[in-house]
Amino acid sequence: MIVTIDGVAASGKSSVSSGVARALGVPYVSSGLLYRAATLLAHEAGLAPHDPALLPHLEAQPLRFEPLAGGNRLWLGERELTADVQSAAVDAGVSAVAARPELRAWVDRRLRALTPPFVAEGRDMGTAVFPQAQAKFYLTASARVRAQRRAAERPEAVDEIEAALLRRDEHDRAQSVPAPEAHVIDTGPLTLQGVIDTILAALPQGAAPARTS
Ligand SMILES: Nc1ncnc2c1ncn2[C@@H]1O[C@H](COP(=O)(O)OP(=O)(O)OP(=O)(O)O)[C@@H](O)[C@H]1O
Ligand SMILES: Nc1ccn([C@@H]2O[C@H](COP(=O)(O)O)[C@@H](O)[C@H]2O)c(=O)n1
Repeated sequence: MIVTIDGVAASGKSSVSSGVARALGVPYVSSGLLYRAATLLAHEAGLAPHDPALLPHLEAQPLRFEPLAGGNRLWLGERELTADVQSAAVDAGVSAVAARPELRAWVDRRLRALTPPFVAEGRDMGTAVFPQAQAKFYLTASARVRAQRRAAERPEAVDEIEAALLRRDEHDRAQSVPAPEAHVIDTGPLTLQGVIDTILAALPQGAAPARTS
């Protein structure tokens, strides 16, 4: 079973996917983390996203991706990259990396090599990468709400975060479209648990955990 949870930046994809995955007892897979890893490694090597040397550079790296229900972790050999890829600098550069077809193919190959069941989150999980998924969701919320939530976990001011989110939404627009059959959920008026419960209630028979009441 594959469940896809796509959506705009900071709409709650990782937190919601983790909650749904834990309820189902399966891992969740953050595709954005792989784009973030490519961005960090490109910056550290001084390579622009369009540099033909970038793909061979990425393929030569000992990058390890650990998709678990409680959180996804990234390693470069013994060095953990998980926190390093969640920076404003990576946020600002990641869309240019994600716009390169050869780098999208690099991410997609790694994702399709994973063995289901899992919950996959990102922008194009339900459309391009796992069109065969049994259930598809797409999360939205206003830029203001998303910026306020993010401000609770980052040092930047809300206005600055909101402007950066809007820029990233615009750059990611091409690959961030809900599948026609996706359930679109506005997370603005919902708590995190409310979004998780909405998704669990919409899963097809057999995919959802047994209800106790
Ligand atoms: N429905 C909700 N109610 C309140 N807070 C929420 C809700 N959904 C997510 N959050 C909070 O919003 C913040 C952003 O969520 P999260 O990191 O899961 O989003 P994301 O879509 O994965 O972000 P990104 O696109 O940057 O990877 C987190 O602090 C999370 O706890
Ligand atoms: N399926 C995806 C996932 C992500 N991206 C790009 O990566 C950036 C970071 O993703 P987060 O989920 O961590 O916000 C995102 O802004 C996209 O540029 C993508 O293209 N496709």
